[in-house]
Amino acid sequence: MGTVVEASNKGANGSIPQKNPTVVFVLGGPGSGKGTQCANIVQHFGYTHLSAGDLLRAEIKSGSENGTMIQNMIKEGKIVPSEVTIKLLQRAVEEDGNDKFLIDGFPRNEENRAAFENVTGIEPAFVLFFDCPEEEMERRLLSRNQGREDDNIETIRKRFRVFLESSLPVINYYDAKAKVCKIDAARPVEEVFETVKAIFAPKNAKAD
Ligand SMILES: Nc1ncnc2c1ncn2[C@@H]1O[C@H](COP(=O)(O)OP(=O)(O)OP(=O)(O)O)[C@@H](O)[C@H]1O
Ligand SMILES: Nc1ccn([C@H]2C[C@H](O)[C@@H](COP(=O)(O)O)O2)c(=O)n1
Ligand SMILES: [Mg+2]
Repeated sequence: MGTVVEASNKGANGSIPQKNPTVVFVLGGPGSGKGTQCANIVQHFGYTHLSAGDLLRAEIKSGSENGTMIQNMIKEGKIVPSEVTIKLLQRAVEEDGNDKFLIDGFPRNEENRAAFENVTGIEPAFVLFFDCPEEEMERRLLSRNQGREDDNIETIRKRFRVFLESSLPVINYYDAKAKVCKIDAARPVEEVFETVKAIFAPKNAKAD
């Protein structure tokens, strides 16, 4: 990504990272199915999946100096400062040889969006928005069983509020630029993926 590529020239695996990778932002409320659908897109269309939430959780586990701050913010359902998340995303892009990325759960607020654009100069090719009613998302999160500290009813309600107040405006921003593909995510996984496939297939030479 932009400046980082010039500074390091080579990715960690020895490949030369793309200066302008294709980026698709994957957005939607907590539990709308972003991660589930990204896994399918990776299989079918050869993207690399980068989940901002997963990168932040890995940072906590790594014992980094930001770990405690990140952990507290996630427990409260709050958004971690952009500078931290963008550094993690940049590093992940650099370390990967691919030229196309699904960035899941980012940008989560206006600060994320503007900072990413300023730092990387990258505009998303398009934005997937998994649209799902809160009751369904709540049901999914409460039965996810992955041991996530934020999958409890108190934090889930905070995450829903942050989504409505801070993340939806970002989706509206891209919608005004005609970049949003809105998908009804309240259907079975396979049905949702049929819609996703119809979006990616014409854009992607590797489609099957
Ligand atoms: N279409 C679907 N129908 C029913 N369950 C689903 C569907 N999609 C995902 N799930 C389940 O719902 C839970 C949440 O899905 P997933 O982790 O993909 O959501 P997410 O949008 O990435 O959530 P978060 O924002 O919390 O990371 C998982 O247990 C997943 O198996
Ligand atoms: N851009 C982001 C993405 C995620 N976070 C924090 C706050 C979220 O509640 C948490 C979990 O994210 P998820 O796995 O649900 O996408 O991670 C953030 O601060 N900034
Ligand atoms: Mg997820």
